[in-house]
Amino acid sequence: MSAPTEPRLPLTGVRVLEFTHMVMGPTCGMVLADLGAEVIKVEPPGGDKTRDLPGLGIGFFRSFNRNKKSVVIDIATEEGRATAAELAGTCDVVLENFRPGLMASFGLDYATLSARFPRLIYVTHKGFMPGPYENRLALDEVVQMMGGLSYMTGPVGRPLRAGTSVNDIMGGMFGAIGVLAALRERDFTGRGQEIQSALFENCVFLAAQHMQQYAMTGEAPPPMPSRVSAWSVYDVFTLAGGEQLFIGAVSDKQFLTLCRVIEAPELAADPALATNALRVAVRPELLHKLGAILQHHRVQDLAPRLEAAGIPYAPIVRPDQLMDDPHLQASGGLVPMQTDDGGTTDVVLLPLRMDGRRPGVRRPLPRVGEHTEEILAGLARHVPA
Ligand SMILES: CC(C)(COP(=O)(O)OP(=O)(O)OC[C@H]1O[C@@H](n2cnc3c(N)ncnc32)[C@H](O)[C@@H]1OP(=O)(O)O)[C@@H](O)C(=O)NCCC(=O)NCCSC(=O)C(=O)O
Repeated sequence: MSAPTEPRLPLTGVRVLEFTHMVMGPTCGMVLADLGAEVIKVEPPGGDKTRDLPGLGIGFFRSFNRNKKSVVIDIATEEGRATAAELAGTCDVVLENFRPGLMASFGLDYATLSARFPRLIYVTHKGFMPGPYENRLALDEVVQMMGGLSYMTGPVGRPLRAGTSVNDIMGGMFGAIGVLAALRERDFTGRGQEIQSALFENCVFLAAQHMQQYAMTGEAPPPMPSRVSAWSVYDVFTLAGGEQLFIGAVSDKQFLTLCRVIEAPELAADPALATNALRVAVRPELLHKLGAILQHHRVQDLAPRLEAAGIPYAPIVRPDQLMDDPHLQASGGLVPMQTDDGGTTDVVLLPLRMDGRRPGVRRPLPRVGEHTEEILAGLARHVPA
């Protein structure tokens, strides 16, 4: 709960029970927790396996489970399932992201719980929404391949996944958006509802602009890097010493400004480059000319001049470098959190400011079952005699 001196958070008083692992379900719970909900994560005896993932998964638990409480309930037993169902009855929202059918086999699905607790809002996070693929298991990578994204990320012949689990994270966000809408709706109807969020549908939503491009032109959009950008200058250039810089000059004014900054008056004066449409038509030649000029500029000199002139630009930054990013440090987006082993780590907050404040970290990352006693003792008060 918030310390008494902190302002009230928007979801204070909303109680959430989550049966989740990996990324998608936990993200949904964390968004709600950060916004003030009391989020109770149900873990199996021994804890969520996500706590011990190696490699790329090592940061999952810490990244997506802050501000939650942890209870251990073994839902593989009848007694555990009965306790979990009673606990659900004390909550406004239940979240889950296990394989299709698992929660129904435990009698912890929406149909079963809503018959007892009609005000319950219940979010399922799956690979696919109802339809021909609904029983398939899915990982983020699976739907990036099936959902048009890996093809577009290219290059030709070598589909690549995006650098993070975009569909998992977006799936959790859309789950949370569904919860907010359903809470509002419940104020009027008195009833909860089932929210279904799915990886594949998320990915297709991300690919929608490319599908629309096809619908309007009749041509299949080619993958990066050969795809024709909407803008003529929108690329990564190699500067002096091999350093790379992204430069995007999307308006005619920005193109002329860029020509001035890099001292290329002949490009600014060329009538064949006078509009974005003309420049896009000769993009490869234009990029070649710009590249030949830019290779003589140094990033450290050019970047401040681009900034002063109002040209969007970006160095290519690695995640480890972000830990020291001065903007991130100063804007309060990276804050310390006490970890479940008693240490401290810096975590990234929700990309959201509300009334000038970033929803922050209010409690240490929970140890496995840290709140079992507290929560189940509270449950006894709720269970009718
Ligand atoms: C991701 C999965 C394919 C992972 O499969 P699995 O690891 O085999 O998990 P499953 O969901 O099949 O099963 C979970 C098991 O945990 C057990 N379980 C879970 N909670 C409990 C508790 N509290 N008590 C006892 N047992 C428990 C449950 O009974 C199951 O046991 P058994 O029955 O004995 O097995 C699937 O969970 C899934 O389809 N989820 C929905 C889509 C999703 O979230 N995908 C994103 C994944 S992450 C990702 O994409 C990425 O990182 O990239």
